[in-house]
Amino acid sequence: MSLTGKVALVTGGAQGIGRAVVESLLQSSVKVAVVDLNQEVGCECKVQLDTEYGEGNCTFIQCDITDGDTLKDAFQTTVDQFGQLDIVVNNAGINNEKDWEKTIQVNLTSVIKGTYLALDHMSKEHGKRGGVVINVSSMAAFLHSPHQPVYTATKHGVIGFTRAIADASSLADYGVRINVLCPAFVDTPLLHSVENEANMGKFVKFKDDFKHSMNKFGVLKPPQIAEGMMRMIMDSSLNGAVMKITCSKGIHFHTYEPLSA
Ligand SMILES: NC(=O)C1=CN([C@@H]2O[C@H](COP(=O)(O)OP(=O)(O)OC[C@H]3O[C@@H](n4cnc5c(N)ncnc54)[C@H](O)[C@@H]3O)[C@@H](O)[C@H]2O)C=CC1
Ligand SMILES: CCCCCC(=O)/C=C/[C@H]1[C@H](O)CC(=O)[C@@H]1CCCCCCC(=O)O
Repeated sequence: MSLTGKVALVTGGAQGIGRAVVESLLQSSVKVAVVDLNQEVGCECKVQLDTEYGEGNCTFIQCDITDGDTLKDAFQTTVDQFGQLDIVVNNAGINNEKDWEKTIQVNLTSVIKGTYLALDHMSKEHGKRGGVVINVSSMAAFLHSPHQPVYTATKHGVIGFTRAIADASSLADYGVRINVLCPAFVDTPLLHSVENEANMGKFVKFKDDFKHSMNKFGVLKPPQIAEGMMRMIMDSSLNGAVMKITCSKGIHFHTYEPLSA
């Protein structure tokens, strides 16, 4: 897939993994809508990106992705501003075992909504030209964690949903590839949330185990995740693929038994 002239929307794009992905897309001459809850960080990010990549190549849209109408408006604003939509990265996520229902809303429900909105704007079923969606899960979906039961459940859910809708896209010829990316630990503000009772609730007592796990497995940097993301976006053979990124094995793919149904 050539990226020249394409338009992307990245949720949670103002910092961390999303920000690194936004920068990689801009480096490939993609126009990018940065969709994020955090107004202050989003505005700072926009100023820095304009300075680095030139004005008119990105926009910041303040949006709580758990509000369905606001998320729908963010997609429409992107299309109104840049004329089309080709790439959607459902990346925004939180780690909150205390408010675990919010964690489900952000990490799973909003990823589903973001995927369906992407299909509304890109599927051949709606007379559009096709495109690609990448949903962000986690290695927590494979190595379940006693510190994060609900976070872990949401990341399993993202993989199951993505693989199923990818098959639907293929069967019904939507022209949209839908893939999922599973990083191990990454050095972002989210990682520090494991220290906070406000995030972890009663599981905060396991924070030393969590740190031990980080020391054992290592911590990746956001540009390493952006590299995997760009591969998934550009490789037109990938649909329903589950990419893992770890310190020990780098970028690689999970393999499954062939479909039995
Ligand atoms: N950092 C890590 O170790 C890993 C992170 N991940 C996943 O990667 C994704 C990105 O995480 P990080 O960059 O680490 O986190 P981060 O906390 O650094 O960045 C997340 C961004 O999402 C935004 N966001 C949060 N809730 C939102 C909402 N309701 N509406 C709109 N924006 C919202 C935040 O404002 C923030 O800018 C998440 O889905 C996370 O679960 C997966 C594996 C490891
Ligand atoms: C606060 C959010 C942190 C999010 C990081 C994340 O998604 C964590 C996943 C870990 C889970 O809590 C239990 C784990 O073991 C996951 C990380 C595993 C990394 C494995 C690397 C294996 C390898 O190098 O082969």
